[in-house]
Amino acid sequence: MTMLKDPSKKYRPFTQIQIPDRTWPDQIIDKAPIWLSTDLRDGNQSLIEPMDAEKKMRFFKCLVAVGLKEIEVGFPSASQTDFDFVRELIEGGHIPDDVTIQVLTQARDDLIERTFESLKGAKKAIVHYYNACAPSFRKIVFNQDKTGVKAIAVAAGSTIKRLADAAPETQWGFEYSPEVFSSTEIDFAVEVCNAVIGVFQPTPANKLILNLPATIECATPNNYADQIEWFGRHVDRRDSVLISVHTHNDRGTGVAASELAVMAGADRVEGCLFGNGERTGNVCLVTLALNLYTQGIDPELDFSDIDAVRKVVEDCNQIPVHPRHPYVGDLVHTAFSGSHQDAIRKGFAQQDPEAVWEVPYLPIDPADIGRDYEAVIRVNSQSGKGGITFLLEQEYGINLPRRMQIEFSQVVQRETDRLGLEMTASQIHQLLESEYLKATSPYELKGHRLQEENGDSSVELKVQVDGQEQRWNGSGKGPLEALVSSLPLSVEIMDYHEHAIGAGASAKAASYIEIRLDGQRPLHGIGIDENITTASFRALFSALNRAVKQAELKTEAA
Ligand SMILES: CC(=O)SCCNC(=O)CCNC(=O)[C@H](O)C(C)(C)COP(=O)(O)OP(=O)(O)OC[C@H]1O[C@@H](n2cnc3c(N)ncnc32)[C@H](O)[C@@H]1OP(=O)(O)O
Ligand SMILES: CC(C)C(=O)C(=O)O
Ligand SMILES: [Mg+2]
Repeated sequence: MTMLKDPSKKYRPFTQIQIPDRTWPDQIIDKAPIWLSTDLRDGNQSLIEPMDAEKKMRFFKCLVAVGLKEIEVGFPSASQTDFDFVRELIEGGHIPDDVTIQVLTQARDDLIERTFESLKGAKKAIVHYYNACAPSFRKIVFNQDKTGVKAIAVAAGSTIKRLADAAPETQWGFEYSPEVFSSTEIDFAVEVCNAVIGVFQPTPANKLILNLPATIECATPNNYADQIEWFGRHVDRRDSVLISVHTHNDRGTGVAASELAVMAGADRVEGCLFGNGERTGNVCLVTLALNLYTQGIDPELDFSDIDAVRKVVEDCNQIPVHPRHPYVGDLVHTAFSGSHQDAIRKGFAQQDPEAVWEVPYLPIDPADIGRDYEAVIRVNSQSGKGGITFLLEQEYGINLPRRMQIEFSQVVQRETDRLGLEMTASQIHQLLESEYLKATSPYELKGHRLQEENGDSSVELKVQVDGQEQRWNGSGKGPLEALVSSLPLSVEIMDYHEHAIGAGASAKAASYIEIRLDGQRPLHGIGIDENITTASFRALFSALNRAVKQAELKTEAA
């Protein structure tokens, strides 16, 4: 094979249709479309190992629980597994009255007959048939001209109509797909569909579904929307037809294509949960539904326990959901980066549970889809004080004062840089302990006696210094001043905060002190204790020991 000089010349651009008075860009989606899940058909046909009967049933029940009312359950003429599954659904009474099953067949009489056999006794069913209409498929697959390809659609439609008329105990619905619609000349697609309408004679009360697939996504989504709007304007008996869209994701814009198509007049959307399907997948129904939800529109599908749905889908498809998949991925509600964490923490603090959701960087409240807030903030070397503060608040009830947040975040930053790894809330807490709460050298406070009289305090401290116990005494206006006066070093208190951790009998006090030792850079200390005075004394010793260590390091470095 000789290589082209410019390999991109191997491909041709998509031909746009002319529709200068298009109206879809101004439309707003204000209600859910009719949804059809094709997980058990288009999804299933793309799996390395198609589902067995048990998996199909588990998936079917999950789809029913989510609220799908139309479910394509298989291609019964393709395999015994699919045929038997349809029989089991019908004979086992597994189809709720408000759910309609749909099955797919090629436009071939033998396959259509087998399809009808599989549906015997169904209360309701949609028979979906297809044949490709695009130029390359006419030439390559069918070796037929337009007339020939249209005749395939009409002949198969007639067979379907005849077999349905012969089984009036079932309430039939019909769906026709001009496969590869988006690559088909638009006037020819309409011509074929109008011929199919001629066969089924739909009415407003008994509509025909015309499903217009982007079988292989081939252009930007605005082109698909143009095609859908054009089709809706030119198809016969628009009031007796449901326009359905079925997008694949070859260019990565399946969701956008479906949404713009609904703006352009589509009534119905076919897709798969979490975007399984041929090649890059069918459009993801979960994303579409939750996109509506986050616009304040009821999607009429229930993803309030999204992880339970995901588990069923992953087990049945044997394909993991990507950690960045919209709404459901493991990482999609997680912020690692500092400025995001800061905004999220402030957002949570200000969010009123009854008000419109406004937490920055979180397009959905994770709780609405059954997620907790645990994973919302995770800390690594990209994180700042906001995230660290959030985790200590959420997990340990520790509210670091602002200047201390800045100081401690530098400690955490050094550690995450050193490790090159994420730090959990527990690891951050351990670091806080080792850096502040266990800063007991060279001066370890072993006990104190405090006396207070008319606003004057005097204190006697038992302090261990280099293994030797010493007694220090001091007095002043209040316990802290008394303590400072007892110290053998010159210490200035810059800032002080305290708060309770927990409530009731088990509540503790947390104290934070910022000191300056002998004119050095100020440093913080923390003390936690049942007794508020003890907590503040511990905080001062924590700060003092850290400051002494800092001074030693400075001297060594000099
Ligand atoms: C875009 C989509 O997802 S379409 C759905 C695709 N899904 C599947 O194919 C899964 C199930 N399919 C199968 O198991 C098999 O293809 C079967 C059982 C349906 C048919 O198998 P086979 O009879 O062996 O035929 P095969 O699959 O090779 O199809 C090729 C023949 O069908 C014809 N054909 C293909 N699609 C269609 C169609 N929609 N309508 C009519 N004829 C068609 C081809 O022109 C070809 O005919 P030829 O043999 O005269 O050249
Ligand atoms: C059978 C049709 C609807 C299909 O799956 C497609 O064209 O992608
Ligand atoms: Mg498909």
